[in-house]
Amino acid sequence: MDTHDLELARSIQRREQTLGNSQARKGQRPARPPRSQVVFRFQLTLMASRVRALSKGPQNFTIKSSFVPLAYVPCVAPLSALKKTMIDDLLLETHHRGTYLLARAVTPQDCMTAVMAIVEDEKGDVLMAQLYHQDDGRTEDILAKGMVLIIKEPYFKLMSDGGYGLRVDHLSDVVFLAANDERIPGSWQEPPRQSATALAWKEKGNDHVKESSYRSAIMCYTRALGCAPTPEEMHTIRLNRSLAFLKTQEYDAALSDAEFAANSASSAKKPVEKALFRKAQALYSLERYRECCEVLKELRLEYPDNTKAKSELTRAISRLAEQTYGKYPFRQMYAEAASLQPPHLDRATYLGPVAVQPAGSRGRGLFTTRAVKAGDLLFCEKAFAHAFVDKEAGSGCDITMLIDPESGGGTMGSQSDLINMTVQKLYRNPSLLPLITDLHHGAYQPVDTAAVDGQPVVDTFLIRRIIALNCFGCPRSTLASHQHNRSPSTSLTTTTTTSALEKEKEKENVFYSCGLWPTASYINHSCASNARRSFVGDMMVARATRDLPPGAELTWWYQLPWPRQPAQSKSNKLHSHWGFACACALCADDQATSPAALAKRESLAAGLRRYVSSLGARELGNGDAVADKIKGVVDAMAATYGAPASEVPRLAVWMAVQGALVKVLKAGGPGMGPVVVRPVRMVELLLAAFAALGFVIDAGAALVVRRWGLLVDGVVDSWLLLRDACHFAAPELVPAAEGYAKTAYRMVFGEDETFDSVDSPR
Ligand SMILES: C[S@@+](CC[C@H](N)C(=O)[O-])C[C@H]1O[C@@H](n2cnc3c(N)ncnc32)[C@H](O)[C@@H]1O
Repeated sequence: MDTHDLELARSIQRREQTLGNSQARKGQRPARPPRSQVVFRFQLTLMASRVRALSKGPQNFTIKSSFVPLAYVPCVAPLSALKKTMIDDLLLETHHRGTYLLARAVTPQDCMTAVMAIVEDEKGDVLMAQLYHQDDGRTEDILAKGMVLIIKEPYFKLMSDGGYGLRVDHLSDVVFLAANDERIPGSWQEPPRQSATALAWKEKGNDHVKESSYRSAIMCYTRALGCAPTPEEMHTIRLNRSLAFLKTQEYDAALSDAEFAANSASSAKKPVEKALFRKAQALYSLERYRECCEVLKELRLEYPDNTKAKSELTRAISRLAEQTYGKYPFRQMYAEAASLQPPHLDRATYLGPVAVQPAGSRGRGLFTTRAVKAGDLLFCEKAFAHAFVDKEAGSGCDITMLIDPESGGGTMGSQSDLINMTVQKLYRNPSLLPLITDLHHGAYQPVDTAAVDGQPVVDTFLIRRIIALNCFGCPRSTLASHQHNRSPSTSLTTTTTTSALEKEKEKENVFYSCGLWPTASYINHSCASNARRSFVGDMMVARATRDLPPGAELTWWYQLPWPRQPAQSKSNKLHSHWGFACACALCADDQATSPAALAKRESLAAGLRRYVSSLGARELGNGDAVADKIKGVVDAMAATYGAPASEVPRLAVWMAVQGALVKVLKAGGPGMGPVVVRPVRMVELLLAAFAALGFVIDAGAALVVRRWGLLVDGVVDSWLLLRDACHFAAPELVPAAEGYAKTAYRMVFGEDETFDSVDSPR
């Protein structure tokens, strides 16, 4: 812990104490400081945060921390059913159900983990309002000075700095009012517009578009539509509003406006060109590529000179092909992932032979719909949301920390950003809600209202829970992270086999990047997994790691199966975080194995490690003795298992043999020329290592994998080593070994286009 950490920890502790007292004050009506003092203090804080932002160099970062309140549900009552309340009536630590507060911002906004401003009510009383999960990446302010808003069922609470304020966690609990909205009291109204006609509002909307103030533009266009426009005006207003909706990424609404404009074009005597183009853009963004292609084809037919439509059609056809056939240009995707910031690829999701089905006590699971072969593509999914932190750039970025006193934990970094992104995307595109809200959310009880007052209801606490249980940590690309992890002076083989499993751990550090992939979220955990995931940017590639029949449940690792952790242990993350005890063959076998057998296994492995470390030049000169020793340990360790390795993979044996082979190879020199262990013995040991993982391999006149075993990273290198040993020991087996190396590579990295660039261990 450095000084920075200590300061942070102390500040968290102080705030925790403040909040700890909050429940004792529930229901109190606090004495509020005078308005001038509240406003002045806020302005000082605002100035301080602006100075901080200006002085921030590339080498430092800001930790934005915030306490998550106890989960509460969003308001599901229509505004018409709520009664107006005033700041003076608010009670501490209370959700004022059945009421709303009309307020106006009297300061500019400050953006930390929330968008904050001081707001007043009609009596002039003031309070701080904190709006969480708003999109602060917009070009325009969310809560600019003078803006009027309605806060539904206001939650008045003690803030961690000891002050009081209104906290809004659900986007649908706040309604921003357009200027001249009739709900704005007369004293707050702007001077009446000279001509509050549809045309005037439309023009004001157009002005906002020119300034890239799309949210304001949408408000104006919506006002225009309420001013009895002519059919022609209506067409234009909705066409223009569809553009603004595209810019704010509200694609459902953009599509609806563009469709209206397209359908009304002929009666409004207007060309349909722009409407069709915007409709296609909305469909593309909603990943509805087939419909997008249809619209663009229609557009091309009527307007053959529209070159933009031509290029957009080419792009949409490429997405449709990816979506339909699951063929991807992986090399190109690596280049895109390396250069794009964030690495969000313009690629489509392919869902292969998989379907969600009931999985007994595991809830739902993902199952194969037909037989698949080891290495086959199951799906290649684009993230619904992806929060990327550039691990290499490392500094200069802000880190959000959400502390959850309820669970004693919290979320840090990109996972907090992922919550915001997901909430935002769903709020803007309610057609996507079921895709996410159907995901596993443990015991959390969501509201069953999907929309109120024409706005979607997105329960932030539900999304938080869904992300906690379903998000995946990810590198910029699995291949790049693998290459980054290995030392440039050594071959792929020597580094990855040393600690293949440990290296994998580093790749999915949720502190950095993470994402939500809805289909992948249905895959349950098993230590004896039969599928693997890899990443290229925000695309997740899932492949089968063994031959599977139709109707097989797909499983992969939520946590690495090594080192073994007792399935029933409360400290096992599967238990503490996901709420289950793994009942796979490995876990069942662990439980069935006596402590004496486990101790024997460990002492044999430790003995082998000591032996290999102590090898000197003289011993290395007698490769057969070394091979005999390794083989002897394998056999002795095997005797501690009750079930065959094809039923219960023997990870301890695999780790021991791989570790020993790597050390011996290193001792033998960089290549296999001065090989310590004769190739024929090498083949024997590698086959024993494969067998420990549960592989069933025929190695006689031909090399045939009858059954694939547990697919850990090091398997790729073992196949490459086997291939190279076969060069000397059994050249006729080389092509088959190379083929299996390539299949294993495809499982680990998601593709085999780059297989040829792998360093040979020879
Ligand atoms: C990411 S979700 C997986 C899909 C989930 N089964 C569903 O019905 O949506 C994770 C949750 O699935 C369940 N789960 C996953 N693997 C399991 C296993 N091996 N045994 C029991 N439950 C499991 C746990 O409830 C876990 O919190």
